[in-house]
Amino acid sequence: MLSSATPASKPLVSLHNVGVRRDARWLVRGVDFTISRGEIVTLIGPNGSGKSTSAKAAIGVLKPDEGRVERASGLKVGYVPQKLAIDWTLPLTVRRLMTLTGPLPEREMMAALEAAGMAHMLNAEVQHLSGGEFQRALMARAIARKPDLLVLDEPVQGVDFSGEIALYDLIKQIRNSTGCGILLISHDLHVVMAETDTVICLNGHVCCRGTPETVSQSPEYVRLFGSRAAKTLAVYSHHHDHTHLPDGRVLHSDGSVTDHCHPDDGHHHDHDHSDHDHHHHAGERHA
Ligand SMILES: Nc1ncnc2c1ncn2[C@@H]1O[C@H](COP(=O)(O)OP(=O)(O)OP(=O)(O)O)[C@@H](O)[C@H]1O
Repeated sequence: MLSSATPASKPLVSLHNVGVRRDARWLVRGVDFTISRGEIVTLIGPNGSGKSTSAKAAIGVLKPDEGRVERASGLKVGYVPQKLAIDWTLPLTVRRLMTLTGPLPEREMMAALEAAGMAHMLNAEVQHLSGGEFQRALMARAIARKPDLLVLDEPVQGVDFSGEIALYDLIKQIRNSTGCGILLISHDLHVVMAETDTVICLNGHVCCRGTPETVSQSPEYVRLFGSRAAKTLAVYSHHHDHTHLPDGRVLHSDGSVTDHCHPDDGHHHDHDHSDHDHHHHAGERHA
């Protein structure tokens, strides 16, 4: 944990105009965002839009080729990746999963499993866990070391709708009880955790950003999914003024086509998302 001398207002992580380039291609460019203590930031965007790349740059797993990343000194990060390199042919218990990459006092391990609702599955085989249980085990593993920043790459992947709500409840609980910052990567373009403070929509760059609308304002959503869901999930409605073509070029709303798209080129805007239509063209999923 960071010392209490760390000013609460200072971001845990800030990205300034970050670009990552591989094989002569910019995977992401012009990425700017900050995460502060107690804040939940959600990255959304189509497949391949650079969500994981931006998250990895934020936590220092990946070095940016341009721009800069500032991290609070002594920052402890808990990272739950999208994929885990586990040899599934070998038996592995939840207990062993918790200590795979380093020792952990029994008491802290049990406290983390309890917080994640997984204490009763200590001796279960990881291979036999359901999607939701597996995510909880990974989350327990991440929170056991008391991170200042928790990064969750698609935490509800492969989890059914009620499991998704339960996991978001758990994430909220973790944030409320520890005050850590949370960076979430969402698998859904339009529905985000209601507690999200800032949604960042990526498409190789930051397309737009804002707060999610509170679903309590949307009776249709409440009717559709029930009030329990509405408390946990929010619709992030937004508008893009350009489309990324399959060949990488960019079609703008005025009909012009350019090779590149960069936040400085005058085709992007920040707005409050309150009254815009959805205009997604790639990798779109609807709630
Ligand atoms: N090490 C690498 N070398 C070359 N290309 C890479 C590398 N890592 C990622 N990419 C490419 O960068 C792009 C962005 O990948 P990234 O995983 O950040 O996207 P994402 O938004 O998280 O996608 P998804 O929703 O599919 O998980 C993709 O086109 C991917 O193929």
